[in-house]
Amino acid sequence: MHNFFCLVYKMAQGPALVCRLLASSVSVAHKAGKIIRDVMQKGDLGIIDKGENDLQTEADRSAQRCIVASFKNLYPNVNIVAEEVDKISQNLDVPADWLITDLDPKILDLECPKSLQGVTEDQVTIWIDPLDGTSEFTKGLIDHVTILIGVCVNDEAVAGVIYQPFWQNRGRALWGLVGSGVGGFELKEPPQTKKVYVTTRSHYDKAIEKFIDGLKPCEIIRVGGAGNKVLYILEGKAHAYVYPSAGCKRWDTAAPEAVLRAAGGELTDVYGNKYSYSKENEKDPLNKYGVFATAPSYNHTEFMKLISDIQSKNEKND
Ligand SMILES: Nc1ncnc2c1ncn2[C@@H]1O[C@H](COP(=O)(O)O)[C@@H](OP(=O)(O)O)[C@H]1O
Ligand SMILES: [Mg+2]
Ligand SMILES: [Mg+2]
Ligand SMILES: [Mg+2]
Repeated sequence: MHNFFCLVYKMAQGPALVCRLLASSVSVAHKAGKIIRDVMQKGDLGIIDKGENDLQTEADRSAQRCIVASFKNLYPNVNIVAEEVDKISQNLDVPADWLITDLDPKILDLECPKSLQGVTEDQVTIWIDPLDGTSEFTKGLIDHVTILIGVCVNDEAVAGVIYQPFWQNRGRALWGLVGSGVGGFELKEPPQTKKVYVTTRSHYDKAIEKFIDGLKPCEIIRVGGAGNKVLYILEGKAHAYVYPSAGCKRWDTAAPEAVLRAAGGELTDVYGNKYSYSKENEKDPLNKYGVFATAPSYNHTEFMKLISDIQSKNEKND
């Protein structure tokens, strides 16, 4: 009887906030993906270098405006942190059809894990990377590009969407909800016969090369984007994502971490510690101690021990 009243109460309340946020993320990502494809098709990318090897394009700016305006409209009390901080990207006066109010029905149907059912807007921070893999985007390597929307509760990344705008020319959303599962793609295990590591394409240097060589992989794949590299793990093309350098920010890892963790994998810094995704990190969003992510079947603790041994060896030799 008690369960019956719980069910009636839940139905009266509607889907939990975290599920609504994930459903919005999927719907908004579809629109932002269309905006990115349109910019590419027009061909005028409007490239700006924000620093050193840190590009931004019209697609980054417009996709962010669409995503942030849509979330602010539907969830006014949720904290939102997005990568682009210039005036144009922050202009939320967007065309009416950029304000997405749809909620993906498949996600709304999910059973929200018990621990997330009572979450309120003030506990949530959404970390947004409107276009991950900008360097590759400007070079026409469009398969590397993703849109990342990570839903975080207090410190933790609990749900996320990795959206590939150029997948089969129409785009697809890969999502995860920790404690519930993943969807939008087929989760695959990496090969058992050889170790494959995936790392940066555009921020590679001698120190990273030396570090990865120390891991003695059978194969190193260099591709753009944090979202794309986590997809390599999720689709069984790599055992781990290794980035032993500062450079990625919380918006690069929030969504990938949530999707990977929902699948049973792990993403941490070089010491095996989780990054915090609370809104306080907006002031200093840098993932200072690198990014290390592992496939569900690859023991993260053991991998981090291997990493620690390599670091000690490198320090001794320096
Ligand atoms: N040294 C660095 N300087 C600036 N950004 C860096 C960086 N290293 C990683 N990043 C950011 O982390 C993301 C993944 O990088 P990479 O492809 O090199 O692995 C990219 O996100 P954006 O494309 O959204 O800017 C990139 O800008
Ligand atoms: Mg960028
Ligand atoms: Mg990025
Ligand atoms: Mg970006």
